[in-house]
Amino acid sequence: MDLTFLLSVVLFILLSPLLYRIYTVLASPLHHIPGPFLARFTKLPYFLSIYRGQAHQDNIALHRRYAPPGQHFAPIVRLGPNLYSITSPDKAVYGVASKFPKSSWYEGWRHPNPQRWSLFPNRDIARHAETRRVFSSIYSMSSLVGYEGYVDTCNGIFEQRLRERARGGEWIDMTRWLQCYAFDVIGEITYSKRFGFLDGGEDVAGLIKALDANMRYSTLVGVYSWIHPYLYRMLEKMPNSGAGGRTYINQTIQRRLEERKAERKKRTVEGGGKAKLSVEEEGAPKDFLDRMFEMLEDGKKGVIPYHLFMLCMSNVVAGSDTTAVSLSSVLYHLIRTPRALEKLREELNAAEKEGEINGTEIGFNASMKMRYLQACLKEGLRLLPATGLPLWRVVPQGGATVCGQFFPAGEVGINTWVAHYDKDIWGEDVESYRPERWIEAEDQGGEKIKTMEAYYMPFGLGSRTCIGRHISWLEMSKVVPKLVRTFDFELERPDKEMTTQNYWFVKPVDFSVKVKLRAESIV
Ligand code: HEM
Repeated sequence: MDLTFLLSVVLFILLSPLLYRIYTVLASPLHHIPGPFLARFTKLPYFLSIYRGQAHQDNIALHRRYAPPGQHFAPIVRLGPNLYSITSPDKAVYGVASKFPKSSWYEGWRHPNPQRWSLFPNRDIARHAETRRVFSSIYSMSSLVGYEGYVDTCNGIFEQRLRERARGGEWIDMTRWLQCYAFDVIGEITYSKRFGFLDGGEDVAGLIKALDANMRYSTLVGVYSWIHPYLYRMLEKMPNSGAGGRTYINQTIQRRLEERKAERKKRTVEGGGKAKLSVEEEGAPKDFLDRMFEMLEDGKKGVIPYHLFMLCMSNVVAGSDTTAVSLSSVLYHLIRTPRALEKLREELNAAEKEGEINGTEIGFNASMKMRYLQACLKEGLRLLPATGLPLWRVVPQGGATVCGQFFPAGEVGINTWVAHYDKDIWGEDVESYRPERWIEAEDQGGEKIKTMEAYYMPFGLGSRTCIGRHISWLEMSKVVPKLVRTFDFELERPDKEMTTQNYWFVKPVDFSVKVKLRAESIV
């Protein structure tokens, strides 16, 4: 056989995967969707953007770069061969009856053992709905009344620690303190026991470090999720790795759970076999685990022991950093916007005159009635939403129309940062902290507020919306008034925008302040 012919055949065979890739790109009915050239062939640019911790900013920049003339954002951009970032929270994708399951990116968030599933990364629509239905009551607004005392306990300790820092006059990392606060509140609500972070503002036993490592691992490995089961098994015994971090968190949660089981058993013995009544008889409030134990012992609700571990774990992993990030944003923006801070203090002073606030303590019900406070919180979570990647969902079999475009297959997702920075929705002052925008739109009524609410998604959307959102709102509504009434804050770098790093949770990295006691708080 002619050597040239033979070489041509070998070359063709070697190059055929690439040629096939080029063919599929050109023949794709979605080839007109804009995006970086490389993203047509590989997810690598997306992976690198996540790796750099700036995927939220990159995502916004792409929608701006490919915007059609006269528009601020391109409605759809490509982040990978089958990954499409959208700007509109389409009901088909995110509505309560959505048929779009979560994508394989979420695999990185679960243990490779299928028995050890959890709510957040659950990709099975039916199983997720069933589990969520069983437990929604313990996260509901009506359960919050029972959790308020736990928040008060931590608020008192937090205030004390900040008073000490005010006396010392040093610069403190406010995000770290808010993290300590949020972890301890979740510990109190879940097990009636703080983790102890607020004792000295330190990462007791390295739990935050382990969680950070796990966040980074899960966020990145999810992009190439097929590798996760192999990589996880290799890394899980290495203490400083992301998988090792997860193992460590699992063990900490398990230990806490065992302690509580032993306590409950003791109470049952002391109460002559009536554990269910013992907590209430002693007049103590019911924490999250008490409620879970009752459901387990009830036997009728399909609750199994694994559920207790799974939800305790979810509370700590999903409920601490997210609240800390959100609190950081609210406080940072209030400090940078003295007019808003002043207005908030005026509202709080007025509430005190009406007897709604006792010193610096504010009841949750009263706080929910304060329009300006609520607007300050909402605006803080708009400008710095705690999660910073598209909420990826898989186009169901047979394809579907999303944002006016038919997708035969692939994955679509909206990034909360993209939704919150769309000038067409929020106006030219999209980047300003302006709590008034919420009050004005509410008073105006009609389409404006409906559109704002539809695009406001710090807690996600539809059936997969955050189950713990009321708990975090309880914390924020109570601690923000306390902080701004007790302290003044000075930013270390007032002329510099706060920077953030995004490994799914978008964390501020340089929120350094000095706290000072306000004149009326010096006691
Ligand atoms: C300000 C604080 C919080 C923010 C910004 C936040 C944000 C979110 C977001 C965006 C999602 C949906 C993610 C997706 O669709 O992929 C979510 C889900 C979830 N969050 Fe939160 N969260 C917060 C607080 C909490 C708290 C306090 C808890 C628990 C006590 C919690 C537990 C969960 C769980 C278990 C899920 C999964 C729900 C499901 O798939 O059914 N979160 N959160």
